[in-house]
Amino acid sequence: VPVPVLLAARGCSSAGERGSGRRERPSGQRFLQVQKAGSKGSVGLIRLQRPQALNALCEGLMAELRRALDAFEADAQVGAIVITGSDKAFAAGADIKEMQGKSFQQCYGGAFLAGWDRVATVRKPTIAAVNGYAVSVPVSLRALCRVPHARGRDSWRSPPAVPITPSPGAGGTQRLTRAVGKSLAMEMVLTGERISAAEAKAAGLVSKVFPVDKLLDAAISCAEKIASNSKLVVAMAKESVNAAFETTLAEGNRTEKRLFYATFATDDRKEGMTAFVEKRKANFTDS
Ligand SMILES: C[C@@H](CO)C(=O)SCCNC(=O)CCNC(=O)[C@H](O)C(C)(C)COP(=O)(O)OP(=O)(O)OC[C@H]1O[C@@H](n2cnc3c(N)ncnc32)[C@H](O)[C@@H]1OP(=O)(O)O
Repeated sequence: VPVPVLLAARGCSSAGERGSGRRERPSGQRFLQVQKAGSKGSVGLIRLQRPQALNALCEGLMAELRRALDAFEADAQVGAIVITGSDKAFAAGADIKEMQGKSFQQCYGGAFLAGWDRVATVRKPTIAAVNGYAVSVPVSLRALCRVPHARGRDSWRSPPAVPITPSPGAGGTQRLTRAVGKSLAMEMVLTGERISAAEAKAAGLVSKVFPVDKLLDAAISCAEKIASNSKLVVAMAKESVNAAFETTLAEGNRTEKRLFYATFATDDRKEGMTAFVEKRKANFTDS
């Protein structure tokens, strides 16, 4: 049973949000639904919920996202995090209405977008369950999550690069709107060029593609599996994988080796190897 997590809220202002439909939820969030999921509550589940603006990433939403990530990072019960969107959109990119009037001075001087990389700096593995539109920045969000899952074996409408607009076949976005919830063959427009789900996967842009109705369960189940391992060692593994992305091959290998040596200082490394040899399930203590 998902357990609601209480966090403070702060806001953005889109037309619909100034009306009664965009009030703060009892949990304190305006733009997110934050819960623990999985049979042991070991998965932090964050759902972007700003439907009036297709989950455009306004500053208030991003502030809530950072707080949710901070809370899950600090929660010893949580071993992995899933970020997803709502039916129609994962997210439609940065909030254009919020950016429209900004000057260079405000952007640069005010450190606009600062803190958006919190998704990348979370030490716990983060999975993006990408449903619906994912335009521009959300694609980066997805990429930063490192374990992107996408919706639809044949209903892929979760774009994997910058900037992307999904388009179901030749019908364009209007047809996509009407197609929400159905399992249709969909295509992406990637900087003007359409790519299929299979191509996106082949290019390494997503790790797995699922039918619409299976996406979230699959992402939670993957997160649960990750969370069942030693949190300490999983964090080291993530650091090592990130180093492989961000540095040269030699440096990535060095980092991986050092971190591997470091696991020998943990109880969980000993327990894991002993359990393997004894052919039993390991009992990790995160120590
Ligand atoms: C920081 C940089 C990095 O590159 C960025 O992220 S720039 C922003 C990139 N994002 C975009 O360019 C996407 C803009 N949105 C669209 O192109 C379309 O909305 C769509 C995703 C293709 C969906 O089209 P559809 O016709 O289905 O829906 P609407 O356009 O009517 O949108 C519904 C509602 O949401 C508002 N909205 C959508 N995207 C944004 C956004 N990025 N920022 C602010 N608001 C957005 C849209 O204005 C509509 O609201 P309404 O005006 O009706 O109150």
